Amino acid sequence: MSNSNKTRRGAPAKTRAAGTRTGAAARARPATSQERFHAVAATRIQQVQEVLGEMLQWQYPADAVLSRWLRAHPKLGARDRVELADGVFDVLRHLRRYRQFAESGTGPASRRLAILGLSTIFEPAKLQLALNADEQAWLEHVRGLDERGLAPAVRWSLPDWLAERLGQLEGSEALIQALNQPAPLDLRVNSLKAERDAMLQALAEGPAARFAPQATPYSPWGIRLQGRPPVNRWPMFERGEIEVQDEGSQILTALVAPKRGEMIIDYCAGAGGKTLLLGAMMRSTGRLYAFDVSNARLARAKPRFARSGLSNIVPVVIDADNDQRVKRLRGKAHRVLVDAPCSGLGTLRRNPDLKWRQHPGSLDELRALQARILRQASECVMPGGRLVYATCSVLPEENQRQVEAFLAANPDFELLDAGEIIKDRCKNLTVEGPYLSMRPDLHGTDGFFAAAMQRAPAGRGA
Ligand SMILES: C[S@@+](CC[C@H](N)C(=O)[O-])C[C@H]1O[C@@H](n2cnc3c(N)ncnc32)[C@H](O)[C@@H]1O
Repeated sequence: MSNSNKTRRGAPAKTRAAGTRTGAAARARPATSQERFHAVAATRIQQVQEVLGEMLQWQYPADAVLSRWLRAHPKLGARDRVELADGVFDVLRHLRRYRQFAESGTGPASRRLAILGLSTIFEPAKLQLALNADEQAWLEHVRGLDERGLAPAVRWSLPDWLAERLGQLEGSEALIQALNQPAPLDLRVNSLKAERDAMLQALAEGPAARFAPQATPYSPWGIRLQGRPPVNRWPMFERGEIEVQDEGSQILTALVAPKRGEMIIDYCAGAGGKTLLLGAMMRSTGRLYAFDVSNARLARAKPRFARSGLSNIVPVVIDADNDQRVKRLRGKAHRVLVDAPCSGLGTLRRNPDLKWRQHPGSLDELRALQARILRQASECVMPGGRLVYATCSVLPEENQRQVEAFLAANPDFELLDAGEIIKDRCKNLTVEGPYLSMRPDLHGTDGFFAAAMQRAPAGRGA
């Protein structure tokens, strides 16, 4: 139940009056907990319905819609925000299935979607207080349905094209189920400023203890938290000692394995998540170029760079084609990371809207862009240097197929064994085959792919 009086005060009059007492009687004695919960649940249903109304237009990413909505409602308490976010994201995760369930019943289907989303958060008896008799009967009916009778794409809540592609992957059922779960939050300890064990202890002994901090199983820098901790308000975050980064992302960055004093290019640096780890692995020595075509994304990276204490990062906004600074670095970089723009389907736990916002056409465009960026970035790698291609997708056409096509067209590059490169750093991780492939069902991380390639040393070009 919400603990925000402000929200309750802000609840629509209809909601407040829907309890058992009104007017002078209500002022005479404090509301019972039942009445309070009724008001909170009724308000929350309306809020989820309202936010979904914007999200389901698919014009903007769901997290952007939610942030904007929350900024416009500054009086909501922390717990209200969490309930609202959990409710709308649950609907996005299970949208196709919920839409099928919402076909029955009376009144607006969007209200029934909101009820289904919140039914995973509120206790049934409490949620029921805010439902009319028809809705109660409908929810009871839905709860009794045998989901095994649903078509796989409906049961998995995926669009047909994606159900077909994911369904072809090994262990697809487990993968899809894992992608449909909410994710924990992974932190990376900035080894330039702190040590993981000490940070774990500090978290476990402070207010963060309620988020059950644990060391991540594979990454030596990772800490996993449960729930939705407000990490960006914590002092250790403000001091640059921790950053938010999924363990899978940490591990793929480790594949670059930069050394002190080298010249490294993070070719698609975006908001700098991987740049920060690369810089820390270089102990702030050498030169680390953070390239991106998006000024806005690099601008978001800059405060993170400042907090981190790294002094070796050079952020550069590049042109998508024929960039002069890129040309000047041809054949000069020891290592280049291409964290390519991708469908993001490996991050469905956090971004469930992506399965509804992507489509086969957008995937074709992304594949062409990935191939182009990989070719351009590869030109910066020095003879004997390393190129790492990575995505947060689980689809082979964005991953293995891209690498195979690149290697076929560029015989001066050869594939390295990812497992060999990271076995010392990620001791518990077994990587089978030359590629790194992280999955939520197998590793508890988001879905990531990475391939490490080496350019032939000088004089041995193909
Ligand atoms: C997957 S995101 C990068 C995420 C980032 N590496 C991180 O860890 O936070 C891909 C990035 O590629 C950038 N991008 C798109 N086209 C590009 C191009 N032609 N050259 C370089 N970067 C590009 C996008 O702006 C986006 O920031």
